Amino acid sequence: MPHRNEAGDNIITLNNAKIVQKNFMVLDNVNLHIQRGRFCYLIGKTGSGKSSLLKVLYGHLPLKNGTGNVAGFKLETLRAGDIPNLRRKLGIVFQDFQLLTDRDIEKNLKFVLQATGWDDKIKMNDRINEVLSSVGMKTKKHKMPHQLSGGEQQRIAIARALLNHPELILADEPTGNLDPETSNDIMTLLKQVAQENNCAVVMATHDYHMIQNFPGEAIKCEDGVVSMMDTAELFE
Ligand SMILES: Nc1ncnc2c1ncn2[C@@H]1O[C@H](COP(=O)(O)OP(=O)(O)OP(=O)(O)O)[C@@H](O)[C@H]1O
Repeated sequence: MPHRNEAGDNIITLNNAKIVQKNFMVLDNVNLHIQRGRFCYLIGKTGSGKSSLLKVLYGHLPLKNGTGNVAGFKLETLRAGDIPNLRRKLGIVFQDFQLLTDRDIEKNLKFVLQATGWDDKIKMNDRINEVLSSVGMKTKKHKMPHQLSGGEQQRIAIARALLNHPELILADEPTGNLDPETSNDIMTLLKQVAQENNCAVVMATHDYHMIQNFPGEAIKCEDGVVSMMDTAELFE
């Protein structure tokens, strides 16, 4: 059940959280408060815990110790049956796009809508057209994923993330497979759609060029500890 009042204006709250992979402690005593509508990077060296932190936020890893709240869902009491409801409030974007390769773009998007409870064909069609327009991909509706470039596939993945009007987009290295120019396009798009949809974004990245082009605030994972910083500090 959502517990929005306890979370207040925050889309993400973690208090004294422990993030564990198998029996290995990845991050300890995590305290994190991200306000609704904010754009925030997630940075740190390889293996520092960025993906693990994102996995806790989307309910793929359980929260060990402490308390947490994402989009109104309490993480410490999250049950398997709550996870689809939490995911409906989230858009998740991965480095490798994760489109279904055996069907066209329209069917990829329809698959997600049907899996999340939509059944009205006209409404589904309208929503698919809306999200494809918002990422500039309406003309690609009947293409197969392999007929699209990496940047175009990531645009489709962002459109897919928007389908259920998410309050938060979690993006794990969304530009990791793209060239610098395409990365900038994707970043511009992500910021634009987040603003248009009043949606917060947490984006894990290693790409310091992009951070320099689009400065902002960052969650930093280092030596098992999480802290907030301004990305300007990276370039002092
Ligand atoms: N499934 C797993 N089982 C056991 N340990 C894991 C598992 N996944 C990750 N780890 C360990 O947890 C730590 C954090 O990994 P994680 O993938 O969260 O780091 P990351 O910061 O996202 O790294 P990268 O930038 O390389 O993606 C690493 O030491 C990793 O070896």
